[in-house]
Amino acid sequence: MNPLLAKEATRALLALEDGTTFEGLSVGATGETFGELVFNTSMSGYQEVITDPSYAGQIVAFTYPQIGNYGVCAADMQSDGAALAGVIVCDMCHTPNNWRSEGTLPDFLAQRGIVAIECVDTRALTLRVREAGTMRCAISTTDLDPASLVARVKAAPSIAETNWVAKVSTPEPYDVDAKVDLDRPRRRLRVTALDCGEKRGILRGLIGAGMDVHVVPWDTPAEKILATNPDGVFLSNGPGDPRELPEPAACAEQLLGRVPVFGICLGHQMICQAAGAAIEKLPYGHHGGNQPVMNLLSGMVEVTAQNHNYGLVFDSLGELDAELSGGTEVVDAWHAANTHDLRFWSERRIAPVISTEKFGRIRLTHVNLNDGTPEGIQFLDIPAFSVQYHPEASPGPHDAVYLFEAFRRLMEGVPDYLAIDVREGRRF
Ligand SMILES: NC(=O)CC[C@H](N)C(=O)O
Repeated sequence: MNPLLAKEATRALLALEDGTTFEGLSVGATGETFGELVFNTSMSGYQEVITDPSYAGQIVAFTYPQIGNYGVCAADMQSDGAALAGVIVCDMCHTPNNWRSEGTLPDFLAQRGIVAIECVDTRALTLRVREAGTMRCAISTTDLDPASLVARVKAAPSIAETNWVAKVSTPEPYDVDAKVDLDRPRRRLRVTALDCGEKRGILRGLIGAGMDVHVVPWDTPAEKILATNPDGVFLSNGPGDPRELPEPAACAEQLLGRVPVFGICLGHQMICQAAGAAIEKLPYGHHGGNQPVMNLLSGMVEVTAQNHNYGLVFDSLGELDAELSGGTEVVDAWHAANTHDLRFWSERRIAPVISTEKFGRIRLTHVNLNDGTPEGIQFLDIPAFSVQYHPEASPGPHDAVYLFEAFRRLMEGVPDYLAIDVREGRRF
């Protein structure tokens, strides 16, 4: 038996869809919870992860072995509460020590009704998910019978069956004013943001780049958004299966070409679908603050924060345009090689382009170097671009924060708006 389980605490059981179970101790609310299991590799920033609305419907296992050691504080919230379904950790710290700490993570979880389990071998758990892929799971403090809990996990609904975006979006529009930098006075731009579960870090990124943001609910029609007369529209991150969200995708389709558009994560997936692209479910997604992304325009690598289970199938937009993609040799290499192999990207510098009927030419601008999946696109004939990862970090490195400045430049009509050196971007 795990010696840690000798501690005086409520027992909990974690059960996976594939029949694996882990015994542990309760470190949040008692009761039980069902959700989609994902693992997050961030070494710090657990509170930002736990309060990120994009995790609604998911149970997050932290791979970093000790969680909770610097406590929780109001300033780190990414939303009002915690929308995720549950938390799994190896070792939960009950006695945090940090000058910013205002409370402990177990109390925070218990107060918000989040069921959580500790003493789990999160390394074994993560290896399981990497082999078997994302799956449903449950944490229970009431049903400690492995066979029974596994059977109930198997009968639980999949994440795609619920509209999680509708649960986390703002019910009413609201405004956030631009942050004015007295050392760098410049025109304030007006952005309308479609809130599919927007993180506060993103709002901070937008207002920090001098934008007044008018936030509207996820199902606001495009015409209503355009009636707010914005300089640009932002499409936010959000939870759930993007293929089950026709409303925001239709909204994106109507906005593209009529106003400058920028999208992050779910917003990016909406823009891709609006352009006619297929979205696929990744084996176990990308969740963490240490994902390498190559900027195909500059050749620089950004270390980024990511949180997604789905991604763009770039080829599904159409045939590569040989002339714009660097010649037939490059296109042949693209078809012959495995673009999921890091070597493909390190051996050549290309940013392939596909011509689409609806919105003209679309260029692939960013790719994840862990698995070669496409993570950023730029429309060459209309003012729009989007990324699958998180320039706002929250938590994570700030390499990609230049993308908020790029959005500003797009709205200002700068032709090479995306051509910002990552190092220069750090100054914003
Ligand atoms: N952070 C996000 O916006 C996530 C988008 C989507 N729910 C996914 O998992 O891919």
